Amino acid sequence: MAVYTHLGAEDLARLIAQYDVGELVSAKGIAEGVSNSNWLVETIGAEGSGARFILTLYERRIDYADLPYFLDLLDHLSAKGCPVPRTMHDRAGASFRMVEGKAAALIEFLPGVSPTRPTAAQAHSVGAVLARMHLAARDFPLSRANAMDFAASAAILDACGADRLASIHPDLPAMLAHAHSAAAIDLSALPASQTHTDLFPDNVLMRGDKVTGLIDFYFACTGPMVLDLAVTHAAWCFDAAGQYIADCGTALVAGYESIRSLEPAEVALFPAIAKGACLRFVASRAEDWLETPDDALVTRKDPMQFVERWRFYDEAGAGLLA
Ligand SMILES: Nc1ncnc2c1ncn2[C@@H]1O[C@H](COP(=O)(O)OP(=O)(O)OP(=O)(O)O)[C@@H](O)[C@H]1O
Ligand SMILES: N[C@@H](CCO)C(=O)O
Repeated sequence: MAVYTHLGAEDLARLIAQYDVGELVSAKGIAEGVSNSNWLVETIGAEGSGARFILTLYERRIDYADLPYFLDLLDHLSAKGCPVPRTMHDRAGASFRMVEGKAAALIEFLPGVSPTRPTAAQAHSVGAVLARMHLAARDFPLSRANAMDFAASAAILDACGADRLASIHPDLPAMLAHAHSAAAIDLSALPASQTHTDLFPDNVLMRGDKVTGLIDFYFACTGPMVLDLAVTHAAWCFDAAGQYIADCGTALVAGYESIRSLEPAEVALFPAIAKGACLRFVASRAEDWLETPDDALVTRKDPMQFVERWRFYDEAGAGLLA
């Protein structure tokens, strides 16, 4: 379920008429995603050519003051040839409009499907596209702080509290101290750019081994590029049983370094940053777990999955990128 707001046919047609994208033909609610309401919109131009778009109504967790950063970043990256969707601007030039009291954006539809069991070749392509994105974003004029940085993860876990964490799993409270250790890592000297920070396979569209789209930039922020690589590594390189897939990990980093070489400081800090990245998902998943009622329609994501990945990086240490 990811259509929280009902928009009638007339509302949709009125909205689409504000853009120079032709006439509304159909709008179908998209089931995937949990944060926002999304529709696949089809239009037809005066000359009979069809076009497809994603209409997103921002429902929660997004501060509207951040929308210019997210949407302008898509346009910046797309203009530089990165596979990200462009934002359609309305006839007045605005990248988002208010509908039913909520912000709405019309975004280019990109082809492709998200891999469920990524291969090494796909991981290589994603690594290369991530590095291209980092280089293309370095002259982006806006910036945004990471609201889910390591200090925020520690604060979220603190707010959950050891007892409630233990109610999810007895091994979770031990992660509190590790989150505070991660928060103490100094990332300030690492090379920075605009980063995605949530590049899970479900946020990448692919055709075979080719990346056709990076989507869902709503955690994007200014920060260390190696953190983005570490998040992607933790999200892509483990199988359903939690086993590390070494050839995916090697391919992801090799793909990244085919475009941008990691600096020695980034290599040295990679295992510690990967552990911090795991704790970011432990924290958000634990918080969601405690806040989501047992009978909710939304499937809760298991924080322990990222505790197990944290343990992998802890054991692998410096050997991982050697
Ligand atoms: N630009 C796009 N082109 C094609 N399909 C897209 C595009 N953007 C989103 N989608 C489709 O819509 C689905 C939901 O999008 P998205 O993941 O951004 O939703 P969300 O509710 O914001 O996400 P989440 O719950 O992951 O935070 C995606 O899984 C994908 O199938
Ligand atoms: N991709 C995240 C959800 C968004 O933060 C997760 O799998 O926990």
